[in-house]
Amino acid sequence: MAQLIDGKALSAQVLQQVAADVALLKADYDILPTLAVVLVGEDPASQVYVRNKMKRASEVGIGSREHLLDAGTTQDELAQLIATLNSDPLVHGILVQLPLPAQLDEDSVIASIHPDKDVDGFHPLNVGALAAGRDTLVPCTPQGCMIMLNQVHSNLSGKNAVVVGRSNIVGKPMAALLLQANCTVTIAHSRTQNIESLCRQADIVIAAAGRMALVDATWIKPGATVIDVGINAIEIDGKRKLVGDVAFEAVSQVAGAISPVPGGVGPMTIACLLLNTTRAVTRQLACPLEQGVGAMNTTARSDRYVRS
Ligand SMILES: Nc1nc2c(c(=O)[nH]1)N[C@@H](CN(C=O)c1ccc(C(=O)N[C@@H](CCC(=O)O)C(=O)O)cc1)CN2
Repeated sequence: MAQLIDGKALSAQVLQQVAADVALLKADYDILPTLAVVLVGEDPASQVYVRNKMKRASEVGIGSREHLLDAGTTQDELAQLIATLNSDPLVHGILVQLPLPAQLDEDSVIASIHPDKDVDGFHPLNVGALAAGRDTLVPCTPQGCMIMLNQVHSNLSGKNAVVVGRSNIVGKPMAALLLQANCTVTIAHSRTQNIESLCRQADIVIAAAGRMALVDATWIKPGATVIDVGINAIEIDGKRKLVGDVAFEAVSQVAGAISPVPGGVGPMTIACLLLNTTRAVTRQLACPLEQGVGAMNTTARSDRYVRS
């Protein structure tokens, strides 16, 4: 039976570190790190994620501002709000919850956020910096996955990693982070041939395809580490249930370590968002925290949460 990588417990450790960084920023610089969260429309899942982000922010002492916009909001209206938040010195992080309603162009919305306030790490400048191996704001889900991997592996160097999925939010930045940690990285996707045999050779499989229970036990090398990024909502007996991209029961008989859904990558994503918010403060004010997030590169930051 595989070791369970408990994202809930691990995210609590990360949040503790964030709370300490927030306290330090207050004591040394009299700064209240503040996150602006923008939600357009009434997608129920997005409402849950935004609510959870605000709740966790308040628990660690991060200030938050919620901007709930009508589903019919225009590109110009959203651009105006983002311009206001960009120039507000009391706002350090800006997050626009995705997906956006169809009339809005996601790429230009993301590009309009100031790169130093881009706590999602989606701005093209931050994407480029990550690809070049520079210190930058890193997308929250892959960052959380790296922290989880560092719990299991004291050294990722030379590991064979397969990322299933090539989204801008998870697959591509995940591959960049694994490469930064000296893994040998393959990105597999819907057009990849022999995907099962590719995965069977992997020491690490990151399942981020958005297809329920896609990865089953026959895909996994005995002892491999499996991180499940999938969030697929299904209904069983009239009740909503979340399942991942991995057939959890079967794969946990073969894998060495596995993350569950729920309680795996999801809570880590939110914890890393708040980690990025304190990091955004240090970028904007050039006040590196002693031993804090500001002084560390992306790999080093996820290395802080090592095996206990
Ligand atoms: N601007 C962004 N939009 C989206 C992102 C993102 O990182 N930035 N990621 C996803 C959704 N997401 C964060 O926004 C997210 C998804 C799931 C969870 C989570 O904690 N899930 C829980 C279960 C919650 C439930 O019951 O529904 C878990 O897995 O345990 C957090 C964040 C798309 N949009």
